[in-house]
Amino acid sequence: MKGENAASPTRDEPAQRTAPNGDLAAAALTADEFALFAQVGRMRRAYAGEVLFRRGDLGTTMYVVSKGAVELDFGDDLIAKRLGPNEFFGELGLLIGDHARSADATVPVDGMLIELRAEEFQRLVDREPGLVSYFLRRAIMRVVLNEQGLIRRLRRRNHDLQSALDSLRATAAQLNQTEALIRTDELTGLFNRRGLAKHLQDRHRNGSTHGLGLLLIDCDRFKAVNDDHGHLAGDRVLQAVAHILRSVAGNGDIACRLGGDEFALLVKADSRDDVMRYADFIVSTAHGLLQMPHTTPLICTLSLGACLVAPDTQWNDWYAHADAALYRAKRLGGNRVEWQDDALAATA
Ligand SMILES: Nc1nc2c(ncn2[C@@H]2O[C@H](COP(=O)(O)OP(=O)(O)OP(=O)(O)O)[C@@H](O)[C@H]2O)c(=O)[nH]1
Repeated sequence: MKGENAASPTRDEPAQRTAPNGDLAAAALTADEFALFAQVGRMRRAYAGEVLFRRGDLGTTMYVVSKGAVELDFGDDLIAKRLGPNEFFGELGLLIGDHARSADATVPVDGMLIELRAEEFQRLVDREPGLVSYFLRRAIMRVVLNEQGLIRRLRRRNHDLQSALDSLRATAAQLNQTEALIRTDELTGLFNRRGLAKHLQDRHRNGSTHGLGLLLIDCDRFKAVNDDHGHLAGDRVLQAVAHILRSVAGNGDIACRLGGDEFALLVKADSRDDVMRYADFIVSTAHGLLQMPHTTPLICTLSLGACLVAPDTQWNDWYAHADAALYRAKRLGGNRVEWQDDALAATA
């Protein structure tokens, strides 16, 4: 019949053009394709545990599952596929020739496979060019879709990696910030003992303990500031002392609050005069502030102990020297600078 003829397939236009699930990129052959592939290809048994090929193997054979199943493992974190009856794989080996396989193909259960090599495929092309052209379009579409999926996955992974990197950077920045906070005295912003210890550790590691002077600075009768004007006024006095030390500390010098009303300043110095210049500046600046008329004290008088540092000794030795001088300054009534020479015994 005319109508039937119009609808009926020609040799070049197979009736069942779409794959069984309607997906152009499906891995399954249409019934017509399967029948033809079965005629031209070689049907053979597949045994559970059999390895058809490994990833990277060069191969030119295409396979169609007739019965049973085949598992494709693409490695890494790519999703493995299990192919069932009518589904085909390995077609790139056939079409490109000596194509490196992109998956391990193994047989999980006994079954039947159709194998198709280049010469058999050529016979297929000669017999059914229309059907083969449709099959090729689907095979190409499948490759393209797989590529697109892979690109999408790589983009996603790239994006995930970027986010992980960003959060790592943020964490590192937070860590640096936290480390800086741990080494800083909250009230004055100077280094605290931990900061000083780290600084000394670095100096010893770098061998840069030569040419240093140490000043210990202690507020005089500071308790009275707290008692007479309140704790906040006391805090402001401590901040003022810190401000003076920060302003006099040069590059590589370190100002530190040791605790309570006691401060330390480690400076570059080759002589007593070098150290005393710092000491005089601190004392005279404090005096200047004391002259300013104010209802609450801006500062109090300061006692200082100063010394040069022996490079091959440790912080405890440096501190003991400067502290001996500070002790003398206090004993003499405060508001002064005392110097400590190398020999500690002379001050005892
Ligand atoms: N406002 C304030 N006071 C503090 C802080 N830390 C310690 N103090 C006080 O500092 C005072 C130090 O007192 P002392 O060690 O007796 O020193 P002083 O009164 O200066 O006595 P001399 O050093 O002998 O002149 C104590 O009363 C502490 O409570 C702080 O962060 N803020």
